[in-house]
Parts: sequence; C-alpha cells; structure tokens
Amino acid sequence: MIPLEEARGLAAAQAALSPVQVPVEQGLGCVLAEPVRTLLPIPHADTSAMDGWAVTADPPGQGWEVSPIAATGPADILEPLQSGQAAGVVTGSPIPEGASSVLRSEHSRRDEQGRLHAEPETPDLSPGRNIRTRAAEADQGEELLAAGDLLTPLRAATAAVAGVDTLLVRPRPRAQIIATGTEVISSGIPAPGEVRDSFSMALPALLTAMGAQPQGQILRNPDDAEALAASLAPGPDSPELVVTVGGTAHSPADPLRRALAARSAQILFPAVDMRPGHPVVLAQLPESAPGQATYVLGLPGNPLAGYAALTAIGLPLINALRGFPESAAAQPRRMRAGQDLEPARKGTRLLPVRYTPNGVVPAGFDRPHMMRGLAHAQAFAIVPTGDRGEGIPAGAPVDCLPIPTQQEVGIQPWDD
Ligand SMILES: Nc1nc2c(c(=O)[nH]1)N[C@H]1C(S)=C(S)[C@@H](COP(=O)(O)OP(=O)(O)OC[C@H]3O[C@@H](n4cnc5c(N)ncnc54)[C@H](O)[C@@H]3O)O[C@H]1N2
Ligand code: MOO
Repeated sequence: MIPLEEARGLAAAQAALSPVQVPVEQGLGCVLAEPVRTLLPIPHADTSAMDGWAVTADPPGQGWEVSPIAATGPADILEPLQSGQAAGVVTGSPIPEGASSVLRSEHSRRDEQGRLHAEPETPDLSPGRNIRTRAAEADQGEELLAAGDLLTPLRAATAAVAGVDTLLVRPRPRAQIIATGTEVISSGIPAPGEVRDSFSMALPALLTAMGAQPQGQILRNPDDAEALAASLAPGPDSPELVVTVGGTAHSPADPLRRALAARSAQILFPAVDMRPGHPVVLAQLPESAPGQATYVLGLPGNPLAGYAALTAIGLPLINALRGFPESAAAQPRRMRAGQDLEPARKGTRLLPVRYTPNGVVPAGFDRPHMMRGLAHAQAFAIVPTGDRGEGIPAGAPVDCLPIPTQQEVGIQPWDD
C-alpha cells in the first residue's frame, strides 16, 4: 500500500508512447511530438480583404478606367494594372501587380462612362488598405505549434492552413475494458444475487474524455482467474492500457491478482492508501514486442471506489502515456471547503463534492457501493487523515480532483 500522492506521481511518471505520423484529422486530441512549421508564407500572396476594386494610387481626375476583366472568384488571377486602372476583385482575390489598395464596392461609384470614383471620405485609398499582405501572419518555416502542444480542433485547422497534411504525434493510449463479476448484468432489473453494471455505461465516454481511445466491445469476464489471464494474453494488437473492473480484493471470487501473477505482470503498486478505492492495482504486462507494453489498471468493483481510482490514478496515467503530464485536467484544483469535510477512518479520503458559491460541499450518498452522490459531484476532494491531518474545516483550502464530464452538473433538488 503506498500513499495517494506517491501513486499519482508513479502513474504520472510513466513514459509517453512512441510518436507516430498521422493525417492531421487523426491527430485530434493528441500531443505533438515535433513542432509544426508552416510550409508556405501565410497568406502566401497579397489578397483582397474586401469585395470591390483593386485600384492604382492617385486616381486620375476623371476617375479610374475599369479593366474589362474582373475577378469572378478568388481563383481568378488578374493582369497587372496600368497607371490609372482599376479591376474588380472579390474577397480573397490575388491582388494584381500595380494595385495600391482595394476600394470596397460600397465606397465606390461608376459614372455614365463606366469610370470608377471613390467616395470622398473613404479611407480605402491609403496604400495597402484592404489588402492582406503576403506573410503577414507567418513567414515560410516559422513555428506555429510547439512539440508538446495538444492538438485541439483549432490547432488542427492552423496546421492545415500551414499546408501540412500529416503530423508526428504521441498516440492516445488504446484502452480495452474488461469487466469481471459473474453477478453483473447489463440490462433490466437485477434479481437477488445480481447487480446492475455501474461501469460499462460510463467507462468508454469517461476514458475518451480522459484522453484514451476505448477499443471495441467491453470484454465480460466471469470471476475466473484463468479466463482473465487469457484475456490479458499479449497479441499483435495489444492495447497500451487494459482497465479491469472488480475482482481486485483477495477473496476466492477475486481473480485479478492471480491473473496478473499468471501473466508475470510487474506490479507497480498493489494498493493505495485511499478510501474508497484502496484495492486499486497498477501493473505492467511483459512487453510482447520491444517498446510494446500494456498497463493494467485494476479498478475496485464498488462503483464509487472504481471511479475514485480512475480519477485519481487513471487520469494521470493516461496523460503520461499521451505525453501530456502537465494536463490541467489531472492536476488538483485548490478550492475552499464550504463546510467541514470529514476524514476517512484511515487513508486519504476521496470525497465526492459539488461546487457551490461558498466552496465545495459533500455530494452525499458517498458510501463505496453508491452512485447517487457521484452522479451530481464535480470533483473528488482530497481529505487527509490521521497524522496527515484531521479532515478539513469549513473555509480552509482543499485540493480537489475534477471529474472529467462532470464539470457542467448543477445544483440538485436535495440541496438545503
Ligand atoms: N475482507 C475484505 N473484504 C473487502 C475489502 C477488504 O479490504 N477486506 N475491501 C472492500 C473494498 S474497500 C472494496 S472496494 C471491494 C473491492 O472489491 P473488488 O475489486 O474485488 O470487486 P468485487 O468483489 O468484484 O466487487 C465489489 C462490489 O462491487 C460490485 N461490482 C462489481 N462489478 C460491478 C459492476 N460492473 N457494476 C456494479 N457493481 C459491481 C460487486 O457486486 C460487489 O458488490 O472489496 C471489499 N471487500
Ligand atoms: O475501495 Mo473500497 O471502499 O475502499 O470500496
């Protein structure tokens, strides 16, 4: 059993997955393994910012002579302008050589001879006006995104603008979910001796929100160590992470530790001094090929315990594997206790809490086998215990672990 901070530190210290080259759109949500430099100047040509007229400087007294060929779209390339000439352009049109600025259409007028005049007050005749200058945003070769940057949709769009088609990224770890528990059913009303599955509904979405890629079907394993060991067998497509649910304890019905031993797994920690969730296990299966290791995160079967372990240990592990250890999502957030927060009898307590204007308050219904409080919690408050503190008094600071996907949940009817 190791302290919670140590377990979180160990999870966060695991090496990032090796980078892979992927099409930009497949890199979404991944961390860049090398900088993105633009392959072209941005913009790569002087273009018009307005619909209107590319005009030469110093309009002749009788107005500009309008070129018979106007741009009908940004793809039309116009002939150079002679002195005193103008040519119709649209937003995005390459600026013809010889033009000084773009006179927008609503600031212009044509006379009966078809010559072009500018409104007297228009600012559009100052040189360069309404022209997007070549390379104003970036010179060719300039770094737009750094190694270590998370590829958000807007950054993917920036890479596309830079002419880039593929990126070197750290992949998001693939995660296989294995649920144990002969008594667990996935639909309907449980009979005595059965329990409705509290994990399969949420784990894929939660793991995705945490930065992993859940793989295919959830495997359902009876409480049988041999069957579980077989599910953990390495293969060419072994995922980087296996998340198991249940069977972490030491009864004859609990197969995980025996299955890990049968697979010669290296146990990174066998339990964590936290309540609930102390039987959480982190292990690593032997490499099936060089550099191809699979982590096994064993979540306790009690729902609140499993989700506490996933938030406290799974999230920093996933962020480490995807090369994003500094992710704000995995860092404790310093909040204020809105009321006294009671410690556990032993170990660090992970208490589901709600955010209120006065600080965080217990979400209630927080026994290890319960879901009701967690459904309305936004974070787990880390409440130290014993010689490391005696709970947290109202008004004092408290570190909280935000639960991904729960940040938008609001005040509930049973509030005082
Ligand atoms: N003698 C001891 N007994 C237990 C201890 C202990 O220290 N000594 N620890 C308790 C704690 S704490 C926890 S947590 C659990 C750990 O349980 P396991 O990981 O072995 O999980 P199971 O025994 O398989 O199940 C526990 C509980 O959760 C229910 N469960 C399992 N899977 C699901 C699921 N997918 N959806 C909903 N509920 C599930 C299962 O039916 C059990 O009720 O051990 C305590 N016991
Ligand atoms: O992990 Mo158990 O309470 O600690 O459910």
